[in-house]
Amino acid sequence: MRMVTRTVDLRSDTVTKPSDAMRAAMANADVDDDVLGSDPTAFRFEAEMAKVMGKEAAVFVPSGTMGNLIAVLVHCEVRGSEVILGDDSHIHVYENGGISTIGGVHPKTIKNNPDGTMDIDKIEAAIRKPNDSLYYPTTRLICLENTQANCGGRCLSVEYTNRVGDIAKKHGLQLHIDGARIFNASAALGVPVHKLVQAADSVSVCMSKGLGAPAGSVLVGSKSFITKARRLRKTLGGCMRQVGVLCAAAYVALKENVSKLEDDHRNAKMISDGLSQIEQFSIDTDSVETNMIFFTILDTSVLSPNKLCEALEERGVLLLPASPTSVRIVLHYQISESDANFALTSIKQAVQQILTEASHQNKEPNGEAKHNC
Ligand SMILES: Cc1ncc(COP(=O)(O)O)c(C=O)c1O
Ligand SMILES: C[C@@H](O)[C@H](N)C(=O)O
Repeated sequence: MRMVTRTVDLRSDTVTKPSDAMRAAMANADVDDDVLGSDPTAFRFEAEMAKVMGKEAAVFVPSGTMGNLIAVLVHCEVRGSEVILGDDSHIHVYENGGISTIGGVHPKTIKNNPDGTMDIDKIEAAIRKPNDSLYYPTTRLICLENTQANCGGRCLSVEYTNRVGDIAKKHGLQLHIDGARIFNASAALGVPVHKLVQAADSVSVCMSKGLGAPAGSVLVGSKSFITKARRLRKTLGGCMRQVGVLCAAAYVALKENVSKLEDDHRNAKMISDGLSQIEQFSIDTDSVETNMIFFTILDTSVLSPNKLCEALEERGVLLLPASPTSVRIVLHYQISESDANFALTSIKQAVQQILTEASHQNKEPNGEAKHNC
């Protein structure tokens, strides 16, 4: 068993620890009961986020999952509603089916393309109207995800988003964006976040991912939307009393970490270029646009995602399998360039270790190749 003297955690951008500045802000936050009235720090942070995102109002929520759930439930408040969303979207795959189990909303999935988009003609063809057959639910919402995590942190362009927004308007639908990593998309595309989400009626923004806050997300939208969202947040148990403690950290994250996202993207590119040199892996380096990398282990290899992740954990590098044949790497601002280089070197060493062990297992004690009779 190796002595681990250094840990590089690439499991997700949700693993960051609060910075000293965040901890100081939390300790000194001006707080009050946000249920009985308004926590002053939450009030200030929500106003700032609404301004940054170009929307009328904002509400702080405990998680991105709750932000998405509230958005869908507000937009689809009529029974028999249907939402069009990606078959590989976080809302559909990783949120326990909450829109259905809690909100009674029916999901209509459209296949996510490798670039994170859904074909616009397929979106339009999937829309079901109130006067359609009695058999059908009624479409009331389209959900996009930017960046699209399971497609590799791919960015949706402002042009694509606006085209989907036009379709929504044409058919009297609302548009929600799961913007867990919208700031990553903004940094990668060089487009201000308010422009990226201009067509959206609501956006859920994670402060706890690449921006590095310890917890929380922000839902932004119109004043009437946020009024309904606040009430649903209470219904779901998401109201928090002196929530300014969390908003203070999120405020520091907003002010200090947006500019660091490009470093994460650069580190991701560097690692993906290095992985492309490893013959047991298959990776599309052009698809690495932000802080996420997915690579496939060739089925001809003796390697497996679990074996590789276990060997790397012994070296202090933490990754997560993404599927039975692929592995995911996520960069964040607490991974330095040196950490990224250490991780890449460790991956190469772990691959070599597994290959060497496999070849020894296939050899007789005298070094002759074993014959599987
Ligand atoms: C794209 C995306 N949306 C939403 C979420 C949910 O955020 P949370 O973990 O805060 O519930 C995540 C990850 O957690 C995510 O990757
Ligand atoms: C798994 C998912 O919920 C989380 N947002 C992540 O990307 O790590």
